[in-house]
Amino acid sequence: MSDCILETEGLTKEFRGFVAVSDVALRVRRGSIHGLIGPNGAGKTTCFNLLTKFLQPTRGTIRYDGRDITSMKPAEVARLGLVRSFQISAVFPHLTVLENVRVALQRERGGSYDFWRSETLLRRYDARARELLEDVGLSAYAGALAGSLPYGRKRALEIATTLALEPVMMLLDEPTAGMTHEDVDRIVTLVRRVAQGRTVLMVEHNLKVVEGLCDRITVLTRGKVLAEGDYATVSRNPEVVAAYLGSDAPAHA
Ligand SMILES: Nc1ncnc2c1ncn2[C@@H]1O[C@H](COP(=O)(O)OP(=O)(O)OP(=O)(O)O)[C@@H](O)[C@H]1O
Repeated sequence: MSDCILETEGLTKEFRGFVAVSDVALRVRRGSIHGLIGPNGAGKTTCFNLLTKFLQPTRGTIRYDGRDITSMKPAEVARLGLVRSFQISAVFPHLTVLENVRVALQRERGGSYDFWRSETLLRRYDARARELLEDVGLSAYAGALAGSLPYGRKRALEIATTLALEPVMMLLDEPTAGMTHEDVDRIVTLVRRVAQGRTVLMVEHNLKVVEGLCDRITVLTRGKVLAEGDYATVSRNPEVVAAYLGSDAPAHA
């Protein structure tokens, strides 16, 4: 088994001649929490969408767990355990928190969406759903309508519905975006917990979060990899400092 669970070679995405991601060679170590950072417009989201197969690359390859997944569909890579959080924007607001996780579990097991017809069947998923809610600190909210949850708790619910898919590797897109300090701390603890026994790749703007969570960081700027290493190394890199200072992103620093 290779040390690397996800690797890209020459990954490139052009939009009508504009190169948003350029020749990126990414190596994500198995079992690590890997951060993808960079100033506004650096290509993080595009890169993320390429890795999760929401975008098809113009050139280059993506290998996951020894397989070439470059031309696979998002659902196929999800079945291989490479799961993007928040891809199930199906946090159904009018269902309870528990019901949301049950639906995700049912989906994972290939069930139909006729969940309202089969209350008995769904009860089987209850135990596992409650475990997942416990994992993300939402047990007390099990009976609440998902739509009524505060924002930070909704993100925790999204992580629970992602965990229902039994990911080997989780891809998180700005898990702390738009959160209060208190919610940020809670999500950091949660990501650390759910990362145990898994690999996590996250795009994150909040550098404090990156510093606290990530074992390894790739810095993108203008679509290219500018630096790679642990936080101490990349944050001292003069080119990285210049890229951040040169951007309109002091809020990210
Ligand atoms: N569908 C698209 N069509 C054309 N240009 C695009 C498209 N998507 C992204 N871009 C361009 O590619 C570049 C990289 O964008 P991307 O959203 O990946 O950056 P980012 O690092 O995620 O930025 P931010 O931190 O602001 O979210 C930007 O210049 C953006 O305008």
